[in-house]
Amino acid sequence: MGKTLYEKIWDKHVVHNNDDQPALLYIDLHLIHEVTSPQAFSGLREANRPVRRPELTLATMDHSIPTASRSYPFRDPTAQLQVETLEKNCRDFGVQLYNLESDMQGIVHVIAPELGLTLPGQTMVCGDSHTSTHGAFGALAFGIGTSEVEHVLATQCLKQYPSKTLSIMINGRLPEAVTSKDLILSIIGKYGNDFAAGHVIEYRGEAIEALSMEERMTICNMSIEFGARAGLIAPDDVTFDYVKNKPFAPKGEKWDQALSEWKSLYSDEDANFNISIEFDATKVAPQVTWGTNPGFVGGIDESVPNPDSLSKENKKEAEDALVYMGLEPGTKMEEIAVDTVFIGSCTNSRIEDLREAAKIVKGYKVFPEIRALVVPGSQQVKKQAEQEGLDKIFLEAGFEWRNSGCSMCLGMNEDIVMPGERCASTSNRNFEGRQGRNARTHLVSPSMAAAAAIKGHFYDVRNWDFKKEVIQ
Ligand SMILES: CC(C)[C@H](C(=O)O)[C@@H](O)C(=O)O
Ligand code: SF4
Repeated sequence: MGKTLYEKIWDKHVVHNNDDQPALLYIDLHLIHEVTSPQAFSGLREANRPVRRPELTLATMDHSIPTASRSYPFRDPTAQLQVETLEKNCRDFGVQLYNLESDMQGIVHVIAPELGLTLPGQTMVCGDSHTSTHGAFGALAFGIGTSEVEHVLATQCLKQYPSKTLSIMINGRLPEAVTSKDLILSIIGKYGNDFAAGHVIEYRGEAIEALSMEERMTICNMSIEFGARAGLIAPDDVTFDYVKNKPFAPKGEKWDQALSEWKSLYSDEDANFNISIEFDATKVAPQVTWGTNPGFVGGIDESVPNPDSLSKENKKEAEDALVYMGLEPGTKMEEIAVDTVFIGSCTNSRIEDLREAAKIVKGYKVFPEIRALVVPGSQQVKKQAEQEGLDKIFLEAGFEWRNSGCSMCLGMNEDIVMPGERCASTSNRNFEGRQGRNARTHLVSPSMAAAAAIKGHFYDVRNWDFKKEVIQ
């Protein structure tokens, strides 16, 4: 019988198979950041162990750093301590760190692909759930806990049970102005936010093949919000073109060799998945979440649902969600006004995301009183955007233009949403308090977030007037 893409990568990386015990899996690339690494390094110190393969380990700082001024000391002493600790650990253990002085710094899941470190067929881990992002390249990439971070630092291996597999065949193409963010949100909306628990997803079909790498990363990123362990997309010419000539990608003969290996990375026709589902891309509308999990989502042309219309298991949670969100059933999505707009995070802060948002914003002004932030995913993205003049479009409209970091995606740094405020956010999580205490998060695509910043409320980007001149 044939193998799935997941099984092919798994089999190539198993160092040791133990009956009834987790297998030992070799890890090709270990990414680390300031939040989940300190205890892991302390463990190594106590046991007097070195990092086994420092050259396969890469660190960046992203979660707790400020994105406005980067000068030390930070206002938040805990953030300052985390960053100093990472600096020391990387120095002591010989690990490459992209710190705030480096123009390679950025959100961990944005920098590895842009540097050409994320490669098809690899195993990758990070003490961070959204490591699934890298699955867009056909890499088996998933988040691990801090004790596992220590294990990988010490051995370059990880104990793992194999996961079940879930194939999502996405037929047809996405309509004009509808993005891959809308696609993944509507899939989660249809099946529920824990449907994929325990599974590694493979996204396939015409809609996926038509997506750019940036768009594919958005989908794999949110596999976690669907409950999955990881998400995968088989590499193809789009992938190879993206990787080629990236700084750390294989070059010359090594490239040719890698390419011929990568071309075997797909699920065989007769491979068996534990679950297979199909999804129609042609009917997807721009999405807005209205609740406190990503599955509580609907089209911009819909209204906030009545919890009574939902399944029994969702009813209570939806009722609570509407109280927290300050929303009434029946309110049209387009009537929901926002206070804050955040364009950023490892879901949607890459150059294409910023281009999409800038297209909407061009020639307009941010609606009065709205606080709107654009936070590029990396300093490289920032530089590229500035070369293209996107920063000017945002700044002239009244957006803040920041340095890279996780920023308002999570309430762990200076960029937080105020209590009771409503935020249109391009990030991936909307649970209670995610962006700050009592903050209300609505997950949307970059163009939808940009449109909300201009209009002051959610607005259907399919009807956007791109030509209109500046609104006073
Ligand atoms: C801080 C980190 C452990 C966390 C994660 O693993 O996802 C963060 O990145 C998040 O998005 O909530
Ligand atoms: S941007 Fe958000 S989701 Fe991504 S790693 Fe940072 S905190 Fe986690």
